[in-house]
Amino acid sequence: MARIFITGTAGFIGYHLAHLLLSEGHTVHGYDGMTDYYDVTLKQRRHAMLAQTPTFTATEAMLEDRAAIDGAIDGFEPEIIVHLAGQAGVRYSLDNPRAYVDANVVGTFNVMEGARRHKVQHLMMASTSSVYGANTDMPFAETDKADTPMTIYAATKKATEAMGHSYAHLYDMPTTMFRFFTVYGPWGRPDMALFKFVKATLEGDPIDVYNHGEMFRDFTYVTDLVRAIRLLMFDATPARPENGVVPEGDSLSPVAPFRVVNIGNSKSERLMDFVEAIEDALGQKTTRNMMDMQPGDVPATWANAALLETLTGYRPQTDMRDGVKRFVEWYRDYYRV
Ligand SMILES: Cc1cn([C@H]2C[C@H](O)[C@@H](COP(=O)(O)OP(=O)(O)O[C@H]3O[C@H](CO)[C@@H](O)[C@H](O)[C@H]3O)O2)c(=O)[nH]c1=O
Repeated sequence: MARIFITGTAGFIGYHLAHLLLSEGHTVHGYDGMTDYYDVTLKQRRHAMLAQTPTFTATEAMLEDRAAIDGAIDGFEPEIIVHLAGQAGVRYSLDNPRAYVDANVVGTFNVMEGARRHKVQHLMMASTSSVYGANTDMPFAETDKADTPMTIYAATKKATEAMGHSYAHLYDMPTTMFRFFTVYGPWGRPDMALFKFVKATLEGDPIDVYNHGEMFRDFTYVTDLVRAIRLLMFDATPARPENGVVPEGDSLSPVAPFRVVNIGNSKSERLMDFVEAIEDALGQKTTRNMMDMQPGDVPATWANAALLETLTGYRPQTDMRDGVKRFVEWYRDYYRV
């Protein structure tokens, strides 16, 4: 059993990952800033659920708070660090760019320093499919260039990939960075489309549909996603390649034990099919407010999941309609509606 330090445990993905690892008997220390970017009660409830397991402890502090993060990491002495906390959200970054630099750049640096001090077996950090930015070759592969971020959010995440690479190279620190693709499911984020659409429809409000519905997303069910992280954690620790020879299709660095891995469903769904799945799950029609494309948004995402499958023998597979149904069941139960 391992000692695993996870940032963002009161967040959507961090909660699910911690839950899975605790259920397997690992010891987890969670670290979360409990920011009010969205409803803090939801975050507190997630932490309260995790606290039911005695091998879970937590620190509530910001990533930029160097004394707090140093104290939490040094006190716990982790073998593995999974860094999921950060300022997420594509659209919020247009009005609040500084939050992204503080949490994602400075915060990630603080986590990397902790990983270096403790010589962790594996540092795993969250990036995003948003780093593919203006790329048009689909599906997106990790070996594609990703140099055209369209928001400061994507730019800060791309920066953390570069930062992670440098420490992996300098300190021989095995590092995996995930590029997540529109993760959804129970306990999901209230700023994301699924939560917003379900809430608005149940409250009799219209939903805002961007780009008149002409959008595509590779929606990834959260249980599949955390399973993929779990498999990468112990069975796919990157090692510096011998003589710098990298296998075909692998994103492994020629000079560092470092790779980026897409975690996506590998299916690009039409936004309007997603809306219809929500209507079917609710048994209710939406009222649609068709809007123009939003600044910084990407029209389509689609993950090439071949590397994930090669490394783990697994690829996400939950059908979007089933996943939406499970979210709606959770939402109705949680909010008693
Ligand atoms: C919030 C909202 C979204 N949309 C559209 C935009 C997208 O085509 C689709 C899904 O939007 P979202 O659920 O916000 O997800 P998306 O824009 O892909 O961004 C998510 O996925 C990204 C990639 O994993 C993450 O880096 C972001 O943190 C996360 O928010 O729905 C609407 O049409 N109306 C809305 O109100």
